[in-house]
Amino acid sequence: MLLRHFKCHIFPKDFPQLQNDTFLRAARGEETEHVPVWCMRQAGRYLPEFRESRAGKDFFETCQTPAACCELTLQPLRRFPFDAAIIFSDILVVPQAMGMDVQMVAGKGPTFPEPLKEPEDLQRLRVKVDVGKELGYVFKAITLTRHKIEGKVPLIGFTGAPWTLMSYMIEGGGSNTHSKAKRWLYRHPEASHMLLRMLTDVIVEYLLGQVAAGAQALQVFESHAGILGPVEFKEFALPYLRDIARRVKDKLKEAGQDVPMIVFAKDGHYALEDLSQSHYEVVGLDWTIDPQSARERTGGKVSLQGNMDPCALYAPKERISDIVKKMLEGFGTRAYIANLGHGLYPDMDPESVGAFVEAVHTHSRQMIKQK
Ligand SMILES: Cc1c2[nH]c(c1CCC(=O)O)Cc1[nH]c(c(CCC(=O)O)c1C)Cc1[nH]c(c(CCC(=O)O)c1C)Cc1[nH]c(c(CCC(=O)O)c1C)C2
Repeated sequence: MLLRHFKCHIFPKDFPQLQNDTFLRAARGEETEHVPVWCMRQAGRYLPEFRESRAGKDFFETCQTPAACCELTLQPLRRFPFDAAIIFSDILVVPQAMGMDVQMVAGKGPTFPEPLKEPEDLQRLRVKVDVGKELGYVFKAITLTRHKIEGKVPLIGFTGAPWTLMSYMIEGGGSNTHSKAKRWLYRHPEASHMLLRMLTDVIVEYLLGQVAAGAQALQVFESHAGILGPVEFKEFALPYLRDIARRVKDKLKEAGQDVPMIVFAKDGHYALEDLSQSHYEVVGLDWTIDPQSARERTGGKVSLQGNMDPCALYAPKERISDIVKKMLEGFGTRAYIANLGHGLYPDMDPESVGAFVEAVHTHSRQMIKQK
C-alpha cells in the first residue's frame, strides 16, 4: 500500500528546482564550494517573529496547521543564509498518532497526562496506525513548504528515535534520570522490545510518507541516547536505529529515490563507531566530542554534522568566528555539515546565529580555495 501511496505522491508535485544543494552534496561526501550550515531548532523561540506567530496558540494545534508550520519553517531563512531548513513539527506527534494524549504545558514542556506505567498499558496503543490519516497534516506541511521555499535550500524531515519516544511515553514528559523508562528496560525487557518495535514500524512509514510529501533529507533524533550506557544502547537503541535506516532505504530504492539520512544520538559518543556503520550517510555530533577524534573513530565512512556548543553563541562575534574556524579545521571541509551540538536556546541573540552562519561560510570558502 505504502509504495503505491508513495509513487503517486512523489512525482506529480512539480516542486521548484533546487538552487543550493550544498547540504545534500556534503551529506553524500561530495566536494562543495563552502561548508553547508543549519541549526537544530533554527525555527524557534530565539526569533521574535516566531514568538509572535506562536503567541496565544496551542503548540500541537500549530503543528497540525500546515500553513503555520510552513511559515515557521521559512522564518529563519528570511534572516540567515542557512543551507537547509527543517520542517517545523515535534517528535511527540508520533506517540499522539499511536493514541496517546500529549499536551504542551506552559513552563513545563510537553506532558502526557496518562503515561504508560506497566506493560499492560501497551494495550492502550493503536495496534495498526494509519500514518497517512494520523500524520497527514505533517505531510501537507512538508508539501506546502517545499513549494513555498522555492528551491532555495533542501527541506529536512525528521522523527524521534524509538528509545527517545519510548522514554517520553513512560516518563510522561522531560526527566533528569529517566528512571521510570529505564526501569522498563531492566524489569520488562520483552515489553520494552515490543514497544520499540511498534514505534519502529510507525516511524518507518512516517519517514517514507515525509519523503513522498517532499522531504529531501531525514534526521532521526535519539535525544536520550546519553541516558543509556553502551550495553543498553546496543540492545535497546542501535538495532532499531539500524532497522529504520535499512527499511526506509530499501523502500526508497524500490521507488528510485535516494534521500540522505542523519542520525543524531545526543551524548552517544560511546556508540560512535556503531553509529557510523548503521546505514546513515551522516552522523550528528554533540559538543562533547572532539572533531578530529570523531573523524578518526568514524574512519571516513560517513559525513559528520555538528557540533559547536550552543552556548558558544553567548560569546562575542569575533570569538564565535575563532571557535568556528577551529571546528572547521578539526572536521575538515569535506563530508561535513556545520551545526550546533544541540538546539538553539530561546534567549540566544539572532545576531550571534548570523555570525555563526557567516563564519562557517567565510572560513570554509577560504579553506577550500587554499586546498
Ligand atoms: C520550537 C519547539 C519545538 N518543540 C518545542 C518547542 C518549544 C515550544 C514552543 O515554541 O512553543 C517543544 C518541545 N518539544 C520537546 C521538548 C523537550 C522537552 C524535554 O525533554 O524537557 C520541548 C520543550 C521534545 C522534543 N522535540 C524535538 C526533540 C528532538 C531534538 C532535541 O533533542 O531537542 C525533542 C527532545 C524535535 C523538535 N521540536 C521542534 C522542532 C522544530 C524544527 C527545528 O528544529 O527548527 C524539532 C526538530 C519544535
